[in-house]
Amino acid sequence: MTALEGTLESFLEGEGSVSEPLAITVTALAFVAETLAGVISSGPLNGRLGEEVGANSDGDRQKKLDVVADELFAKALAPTPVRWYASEERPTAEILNPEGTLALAIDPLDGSSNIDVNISIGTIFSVFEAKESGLESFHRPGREQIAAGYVVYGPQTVFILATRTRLAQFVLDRGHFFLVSDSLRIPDRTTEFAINASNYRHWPRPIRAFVDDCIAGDEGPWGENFNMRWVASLVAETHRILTRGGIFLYPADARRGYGQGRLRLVYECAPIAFIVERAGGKATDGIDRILDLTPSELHQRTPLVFGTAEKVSRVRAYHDLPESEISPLFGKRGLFRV
Ligand SMILES: O=P(O)(O)OC[C@H]1O[C@](O)(COP(=O)(O)O)[C@@H](O)[C@@H]1O
Ligand SMILES: [Mg+2]
Ligand SMILES: [Mg+2]
Repeated sequence: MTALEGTLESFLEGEGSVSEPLAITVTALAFVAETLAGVISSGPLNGRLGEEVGANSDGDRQKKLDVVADELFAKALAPTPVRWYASEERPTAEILNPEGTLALAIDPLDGSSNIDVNISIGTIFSVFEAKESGLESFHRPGREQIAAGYVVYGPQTVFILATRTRLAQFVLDRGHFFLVSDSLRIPDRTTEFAINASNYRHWPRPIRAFVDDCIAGDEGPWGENFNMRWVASLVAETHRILTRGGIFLYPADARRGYGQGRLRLVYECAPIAFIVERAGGKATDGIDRILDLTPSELHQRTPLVFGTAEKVSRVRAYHDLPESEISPLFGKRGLFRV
């Protein structure tokens, strides 16, 4: 046990921490997270969790665990103050508790391509005060969230909870989530980037130029060597960046259907941005702040760049460079050279 004492329950009860409706909701989310951690850890002993069982309204293939997780969350949240439930796995927002005061958007199972290969996967959630309709409740900028969080089902099951004033990390042990940190801060100086490099040829020029300069290391304009990671689970990348810094990019690209990248604004990018900003980092679509974007569709996608503030600002700077500076033939990034 670390010097920090207490469980998620005692954190939620702590004076002034979170409102009662939010505390009840987070307790239900944690209950399902614990159940899912058990299901996931027994892997094939629970049947083929990565088996394809259909497609969601957005055209993404659904795995068995995507559907199981969505159903467990919807069931556990039904008696809580959650009025509106919006899930990656459902076409529209649905009413759970008509008397409820909250609206919850969720990616029940993030990193689905990793289910069968025993690599970290997770859950991402976002909470707003409910409005009259599902549409009004979720079609609003992410800066209006009252809480957000994620779970990583990995070597440790980790629960991250961000409220307007706090950011806390809990680890599951013997049926309880124990507080292990309440001062997470993304390190300011880091040299690790994460991007799916197989899409290099499809990226816009500013993104290619940024990655070229990371790879050029101490021979490039920034004069610093970089390391690279790609887990293909947004939760795991977020947790690594929260712990040791770095930058994550899922840009728009030229493949069909990727004109706004791959990740969804409401239940992936906005909650991750809320958490990242709470930890002193930045999250943008490459140019603009994620938390200022207003979705016009529940399953809307957006490019996502987040992590150490200075590196995220650097990506923005590449978008402002003149064409001659980012040209693959002539660009020397003379404006940046140290
Ligand atoms: O396979 P790609 O294109 O690298 O995409 C990986 C990304 O897709 C995701 O798996 C999308 O999330 P879902 O698994 O919830 O659909 C992210 O977790 C991850 O960052
Ligand atoms: Mg996801
Ligand atoms: Mg998912």
